[in-house]
Amino acid sequence: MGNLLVLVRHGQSDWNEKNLFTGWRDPDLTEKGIEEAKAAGRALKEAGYTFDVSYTSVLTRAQHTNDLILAELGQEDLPVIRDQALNERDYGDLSGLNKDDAREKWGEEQVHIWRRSYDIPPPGGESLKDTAARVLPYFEKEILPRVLKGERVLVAAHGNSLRSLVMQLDKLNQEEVIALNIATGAPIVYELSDKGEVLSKKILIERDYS
Ligand SMILES: O=C(O)[C@@H](CO)OP(=O)(O)O
Repeated sequence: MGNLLVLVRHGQSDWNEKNLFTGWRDPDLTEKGIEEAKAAGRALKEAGYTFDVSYTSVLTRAQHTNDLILAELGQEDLPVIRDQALNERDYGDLSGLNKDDAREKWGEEQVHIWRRSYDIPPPGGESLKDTAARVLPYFEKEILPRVLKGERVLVAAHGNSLRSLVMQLDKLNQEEVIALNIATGAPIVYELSDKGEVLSKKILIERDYS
């Protein structure tokens, strides 16, 4: 058994349900999102995982998801570290806009480029590359050393902050990352070698991306 790192995107948020660009805005989970987070906790429990520390962002939907997972695991007292470095990509001027309205205004292709390309930022916001430039140094300085010491680490964060991390762990290139989507409330379980290389990866709940 290698070193354990589990990544989970928050459950469905109110703005996911309303189909709005969210970024650094701070909606909470919907009822469905609460159920997804609890199901993620149950799946981890059934698979026999417990944790030594968890990391999350400063946004409510990720913290709430983290709390619900820890409650299912009976680990409410686990140390939780909250840091802005793990926040969702800043969607800039798109924040709060409806994604279908944006497609009508700027076209399907342009909106897809803003949402999934590596280095093209939405107006006034962060590209995935910009997001990676804060997520990866934080991961390497704060999170990975603990994983490599043998601590079992849970990270509850966001679609695009986790895309930047999975891109690095899975060694995806700039073309491959376009097709990478991370589903809500579906734990991604990594086993890492003592050098931080991925030994195995499994996703505990198969859910469609939304
Ligand atoms: O709105 C957002 O902040 C993100 C995640 O919900 O959206 P997208 O999947 O379009 O990057």
